[in-house]
Amino acid sequence: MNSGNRPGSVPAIELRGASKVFRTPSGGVHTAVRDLDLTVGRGEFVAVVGPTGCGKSTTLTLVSGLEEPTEGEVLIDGGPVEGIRPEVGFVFQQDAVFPWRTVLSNVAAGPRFRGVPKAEARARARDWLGRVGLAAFADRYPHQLSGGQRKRVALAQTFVNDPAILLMDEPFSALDVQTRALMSDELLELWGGSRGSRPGAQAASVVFVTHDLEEAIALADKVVVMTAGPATVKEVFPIGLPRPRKVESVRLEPQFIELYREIWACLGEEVRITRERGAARVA
Ligand SMILES: Nc1ncnc2c1ncn2[C@@H]1O[C@H](COP(=O)(O)OP(=O)(O)OP(=O)(O)O)[C@@H](O)[C@H]1O
Repeated sequence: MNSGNRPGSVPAIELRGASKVFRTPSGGVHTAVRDLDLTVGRGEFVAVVGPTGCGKSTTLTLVSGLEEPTEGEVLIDGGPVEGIRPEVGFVFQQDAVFPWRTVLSNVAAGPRFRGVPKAEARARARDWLGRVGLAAFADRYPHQLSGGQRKRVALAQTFVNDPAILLMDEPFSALDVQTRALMSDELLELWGGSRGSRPGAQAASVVFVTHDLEEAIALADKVVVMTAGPATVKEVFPIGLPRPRKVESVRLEPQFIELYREIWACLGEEVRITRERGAARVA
């Protein structure tokens, strides 16, 4: 699946020495991300883990084009990111649905905004609703769905636009444990089949932010561990587990357990630093 970074090939996403400094309401400055180097190969699935508040979402915001780096470079396909690009898809923790529209209309909305004629947009939406197991729910409204079903709508809404790049910020964290495992499997299947109609078709290049190290290892080709804030890359762990994977069985494999132990040793230290800082602030 993953072509990684073949010599001479341009990575899908690259951050070079990227820093982001925010002005705070009290007139001070806050460095959320500092001197960050990160490469995502074409068709590669990268999971980013780090302590709470370290700057993971800010990193995604830089890649999305919603924010510009204060220093350094953020490149997509070798060119600087300037604003939001149509080939980038997002899935967040919160649902991004129009509550007054049916499920079908919600999924068709992306292609419609991109100028696809109505009949074709609806046909594509039906196809993706079928792939996420919601064909029978096309005429429902979002409030008539369960949390897991709404998340499937979010995936259909994203994949229907055939994204070359997929940015996911804790997309499954609001779900119960079992639904979460199911959704991870479904995501891997959709991603594997997401080659769409793009030229040189390949699976989407994914950056997946999560607090859950098991989820990160089960899904990704590589896991990036961030430091306590301001975020920079502490270490990158390649995940050589064979694909296709099923999250509930892969996590029982000895190789998985060894990776978990190794990555947790690296991440746990940053979590401890973050906790101690919090305690020092309270004291
Ligand atoms: N627009 C902003 N203005 C000022 N500070 C900000 C802004 N956005 C984020 N920050 C700060 O930057 C730091 C990093 O935030 P960010 O949301 O990127 O962390 P995170 O790692 O995604 O957190 P979590 O794991 O809790 O979701 C935090 O201290 C946050 O308060």
